[in-house]
Amino acid sequence: MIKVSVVGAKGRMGSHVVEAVNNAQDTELALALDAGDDLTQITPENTDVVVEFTVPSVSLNNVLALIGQGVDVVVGTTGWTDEKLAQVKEAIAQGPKPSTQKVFIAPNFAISAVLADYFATKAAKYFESAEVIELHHPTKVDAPSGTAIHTARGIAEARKAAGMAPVPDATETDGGSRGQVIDGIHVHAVRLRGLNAHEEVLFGNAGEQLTIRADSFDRTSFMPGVLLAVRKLAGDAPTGLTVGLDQFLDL
Ligand SMILES: NC(=O)C1=CN([C@@H]2O[C@H](COP(=O)(O)OP(=O)(O)OC[C@H]3O[C@@H](n4cnc5c(N)ncnc54)[C@H](O)[C@@H]3O)[C@@H](O)[C@H]2O)C=CC1
Ligand SMILES: O=C(O)C1=N[C@H](C(=O)O)C[C@H](O)C1
Repeated sequence: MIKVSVVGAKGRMGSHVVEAVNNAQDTELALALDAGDDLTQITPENTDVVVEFTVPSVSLNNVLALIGQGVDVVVGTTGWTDEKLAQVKEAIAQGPKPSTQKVFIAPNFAISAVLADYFATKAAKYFESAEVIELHHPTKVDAPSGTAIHTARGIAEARKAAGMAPVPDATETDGGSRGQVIDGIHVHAVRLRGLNAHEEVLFGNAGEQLTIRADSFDRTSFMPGVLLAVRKLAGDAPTGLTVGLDQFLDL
């Protein structure tokens, strides 16, 4: 049995993870902690893998603390910048088990979103224009979504590798309507009661459009991906920091 502790266990995602861990045949719940609880309760003796779903403002500190305690971590919380990822790598190098430590961070655990992201990177070099629209529940604290940032960066990288010019855009005045620009790609965020987690990637050429859309209607959609990551970390996942569920899929 893989012993799993959950940090952020009372949250929307954390509570689903607790249920998924309790229901899977090969995992058992060790500790379920939330804000105010002492993370030092989590040790390599009681926990094989920690799953962390909290808030962007605290996740880095939690992950650094857990690395210091010598436990492997699956992170679903958003807000990861290159600087924060560098801090995680440094903490692994300076931590108690630099050669065996595993940390996995995924902006999205839903197969539909991971595939949409992947297909977008493949389509990117064939289209002059590209924009990303993400749509979420109005209780989400961050915008744009971690997934949309990841998608935009992937498209930008593919365009750069293909030597493409910037996306065409004659906008001269913008009061914010054109969204946030991430590596040259415009990203728009919608917050609407009734929605859960959705993303559309729009690609355009003269006379044609490709739309790639992923919809997570329910948080159960994230659980197979979370359990896959837990099993990979308890098994043959590479040591060090790995980012993105695509790394564990045969894409
Ligand atoms: N990677 C993925 O597939 C997904 C990622 N997310 C991300 O996961 C994060 C959490 O989302 P939700 O569960 O909807 O948020 P939420 O607000 O429902 O839950 C966050 C939980 O973290 C707890 N928390 C806050 N500070 C803490 C601390 N210092 N230590 C321990 N627990 C603490 C809160 O009390 C709360 O229970 C967000 O960043 C969200 O964007 C959400 C859905 C899917
Ligand atoms: O807060 C959410 O709900 C979600 N957050 C993640 C993100 O910001 O990309 C993943 C998914 O979109 C749901």
